[in-house]
Amino acid sequence: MSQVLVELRSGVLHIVFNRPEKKNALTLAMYEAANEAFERAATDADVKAVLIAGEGGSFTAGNDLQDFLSAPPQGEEAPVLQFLRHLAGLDKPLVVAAQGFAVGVGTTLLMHCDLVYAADDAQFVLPFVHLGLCPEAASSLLLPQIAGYQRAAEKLLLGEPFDAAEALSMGLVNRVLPIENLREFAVAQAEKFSRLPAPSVRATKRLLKGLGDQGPQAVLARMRSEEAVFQALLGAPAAREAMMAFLQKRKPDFSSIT
Ligand SMILES: C/C=C/C(=O)SCCNC(=O)CCNC(=O)[C@H](O)C(C)(C)COP(=O)(O)OP(=O)(O)OC[C@H]1O[C@@H](n2cnc3c(N)ncnc32)[C@H](O)[C@@H]1OP(=O)(O)O
Repeated sequence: MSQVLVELRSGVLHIVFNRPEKKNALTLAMYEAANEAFERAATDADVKAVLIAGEGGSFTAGNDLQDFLSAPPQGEEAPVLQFLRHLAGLDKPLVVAAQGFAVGVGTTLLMHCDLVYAADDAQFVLPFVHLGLCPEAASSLLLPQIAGYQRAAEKLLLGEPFDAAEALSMGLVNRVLPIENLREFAVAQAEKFSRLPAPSVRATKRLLKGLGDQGPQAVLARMRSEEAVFQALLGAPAAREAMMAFLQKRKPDFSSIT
């Protein structure tokens, strides 16, 4: 079974992470599959909106940490970076249904989406500092815009989990639903776009986001600045220790890192 399920239904392209035994942690192959789906979404007139969801109890545990160690993203063509550019550049509505854990890019991707629905059990985490890393997906720009500087700083500097109610109060999600209603509600919201005039929907989103050819320039510029720092930190001792510790199921030891 594919680890990213892609299906066009009633004008909505469903992109569903399907690796529940690993909490839907995203591998290179999964980003590549999602990127193909985004290319279809951008060019296929039958796609009126995109729904992003996860199978099982979690939305996604973020980037696969084994992949970060063995195949760190390098250059603009890296699948994860292409994935982030698709999120920033698509001029059709992006709708999300997030339950359980939404870690790292599982939370930062929400900042690019238009309608974000969360289950009442959702837990959001921006653990970059704990991983020896820094923010990505232009979250260092977008989270202060969404939530205000102090709240963004608390979430990005301390990296502690926050729940659906807090995400709602921060403006990161549109609505919190009981888990059993989440997917059905999000799909119904996404399908509304099939009944609206597509040029008007796209024009409205382009205006809301300030979209150019590839995406909003300030967002793309921030992604590039973050990527340079992120890639340097990913090769440094703190990140390697944090990720090895996670995979070896032990606490990290940063005592020798100055
Ligand atoms: C550009 C993008 C950047 C980013 O996204 S940075 C963020 C990267 N992600 C993380 O740091 C999250 C790491 N995962 C966790 O912290 C925990 O997991 C959770 C809090 C999400 C869930 O905890 P629990 O419910 O105790 O589950 P479990 O036993 O830790 O995970 C179940 C299986 O899934 C694997 N797994 C979970 N997340 C990842 C990951 N991100 N990369 C690789 N594997 C992951 C585990 O190792 C384990 O596997 P096994 O059953 O074989 O022991």
